[in-house]
Amino acid sequence: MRATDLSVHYGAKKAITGVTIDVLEHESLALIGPSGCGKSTFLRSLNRMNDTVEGIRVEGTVELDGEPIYAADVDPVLVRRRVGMVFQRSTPFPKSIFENVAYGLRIAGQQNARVLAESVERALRRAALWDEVKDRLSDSGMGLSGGQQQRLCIARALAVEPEVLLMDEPCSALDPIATAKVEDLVSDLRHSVTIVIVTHNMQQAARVSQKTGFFYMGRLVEVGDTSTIFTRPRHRETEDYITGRFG
Ligand SMILES: Nc1ncnc2c1ncn2[C@@H]1O[C@H](COP(=O)(O)OP(=O)(O)OP(=O)(O)O)[C@@H](O)[C@H]1O
Repeated sequence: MRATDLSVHYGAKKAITGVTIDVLEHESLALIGPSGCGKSTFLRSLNRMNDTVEGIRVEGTVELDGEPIYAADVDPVLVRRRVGMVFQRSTPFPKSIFENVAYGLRIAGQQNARVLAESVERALRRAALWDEVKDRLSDSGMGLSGGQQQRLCIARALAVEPEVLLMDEPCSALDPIATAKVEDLVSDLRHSVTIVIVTHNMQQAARVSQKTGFFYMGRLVEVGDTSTIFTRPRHRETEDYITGRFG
């Protein structure tokens, strides 16, 4: 994906300004920065999740495989199928584990029981949850632990085979063991799906990403190889942030 000179306003308030960044296939990009600097706004601009916010204005372009996703003739529902999203709090539906994962496929019109069963198994395997739930697929998704629920939401996002997966602080409500499982998962998944992950946790960014972008006051200050950003940042603000001087 590529964002070029992207700015987002909420009414009169400018949340991000002139963000230009490339997200490369098979790489995880971590977005870090202090609270309110625009990370989530930028993330939600990558799959038009912001469209429903009243008074929002998006300027600049976002391309997916070279196609502008904000073009007038583009259906945002199809964009969201290609660019999936996982949120801070896991949000399983009050349905069975199976139906939670099958949901997006059914919405897309898939009715074939065998195809659904294969797709659900594949998504649960990719989300490293299959072995824990394979014997209780018809139980409610709400009965899983917090970490399992988050992996269920990841499976649900993966079931429609998105090209990109956006993750907005996916571990912030999880304990350290559940967090480690999701981090391992992100590290594995990037080989098959491009990942953009917002995190407050710099160790997490260092563990799961190949590239890191630092946002500050609505601007992308710098983006580069994760190891470089954390050891030799080019900008003073980045250095101050990663060394804990603010944020
Ligand atoms: N729906 C909205 N309406 C109005 N202003 C908003 C809305 N969402 C975010 N903002 C504002 O836009 C700015 C950027 O917010 P955003 O949530 O993108 O930052 P963030 O870096 O993700 O913060 P955090 O790490 O705390 O989640 C903030 O000043 C915020 O108050």
